[in-house]
Parts: sequence; C-alpha cells; structure tokens
Amino acid sequence: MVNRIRAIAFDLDGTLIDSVPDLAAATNDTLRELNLPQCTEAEVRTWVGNGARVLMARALTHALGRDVTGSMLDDAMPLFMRHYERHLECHSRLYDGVIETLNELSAMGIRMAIVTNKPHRFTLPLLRAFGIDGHFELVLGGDSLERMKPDPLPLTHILDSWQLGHEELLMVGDSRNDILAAKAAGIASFGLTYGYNYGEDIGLSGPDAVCNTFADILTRLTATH
Ligand SMILES: O=C(O)COP(=O)(O)O
Ligand SMILES: [Mg+2]
Repeated sequence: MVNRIRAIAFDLDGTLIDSVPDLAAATNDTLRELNLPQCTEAEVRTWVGNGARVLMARALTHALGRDVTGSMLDDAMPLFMRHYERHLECHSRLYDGVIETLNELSAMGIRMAIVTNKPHRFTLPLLRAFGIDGHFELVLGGDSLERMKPDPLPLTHILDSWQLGHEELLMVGDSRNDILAAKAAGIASFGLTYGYNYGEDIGLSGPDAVCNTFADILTRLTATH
C-alpha cells in the first residue's frame, strides 16, 4: 500500500518533537496555581495524546483523586494555556534524524502536513522555533476542524483539499490515535516506537509498519517506492 505515497501527514508530539518536558512544566505550574499536588514528567508522558483539555482533565483527576468537574476544567484551561505558551520550546527537542529526513522527503517531492491534537495556536510557533515549519504546506491543530484524531476528519480534509487518492497519503505517528485515524480514513500508517502512546506498544494498533527511529520512515518508504 505504501508504494504510491505522494504525501505524508505527520503527528507532532512524540513524533517530531519530544514536548513532554514543557507540557509537564506547564501542567505543574497550573496545578501549583490551583494549590494541588505536583505530578511527574513520567505521568504526563502517559496523559498526552488527546489534546490539551484531556491532558488537563487527566492531570486534575489524578491530583484530586476523583473525577474533575467540567467547570473546574473550564477554570484550569486558561491557566494551562498561559503557562504552556511561556514554556513552549524551552525544554522540548526534535527527535534524532528529523531534520535530515524531512529534508530528504522534501527533496523527493513528498507533500507534507502536520496533523496534531495540540491546540493550533501552539503548533506553528513550535515548528518555527525548531526551524522545520517550511516543510509543511498545511498545519492542522486539534481545534482546527470540528473533530480531532482518532476521528479521520483531519486526514479526509487533506485527501479532499490535496485531491489525493487513499493510497497516496500516509499517516506517521506515535499514538494509537494516529493509527486509528488513518484506518478510519482508509489510508496507510507508520507507527513510531519512541513516542508516548499511553505506555502501550504501538504495534498493537496495527500500523502498516513499525519504525524505531524517524529515519526508518525513509527506509520503509524507499524500500517499496
Ligand atoms: O497534544 C496532544 O495531546 C498530542 O499531540 P499529538 O497529536 O501531536 O501527539
Ligand atoms: Mg503524538
């Protein structure tokens, strides 16, 4: 299925960028402001993947020891957004091989997009901070469309707007949401093992290929191209 790929939709957190150190710092600043106990970076690593609101819901539920109410979450969100804006790229880093591999894919004429569940307002600044924004023709955040991954909407949006056949678009990501969205959109997916995925093995979600490094994407693609 991957030998006709002309475009790739990349996940962001846990795929291109290890963003958990800054997400954890912003989460803890928010908890501190609410006089709640702190969490660990390892815990945050298992809470990332469904956007900022779900991350905060998981953090607050953990800190309170009971389900968080909708109104408490509503109150916490502006605090988190303010703190994350401040931290954004301070302790985050690009994964090994990202720059070289994106350069190579661009040189091959592959069109590239970002499909992340991260709020859109943080996505472009983060890509810019790491100097990789120029590779992406389209950047979709978790709040850019009506529904986010694992819903297929962001991927069907790319299929429609770039006039691609289902066999021409590939999703690359670290989480089951990426693989589920790809399957629901009827496109192929590669799963990365070094990301977050709630501590689960990405292979269990059934991607078309499992990659241990970002550069493996290229090996897998060119092997069948
Ligand atoms: O913000 C999140 O929860 C995860 O973002 P991602 O979709 O780029 O992994
Ligand atoms: Mg991810």
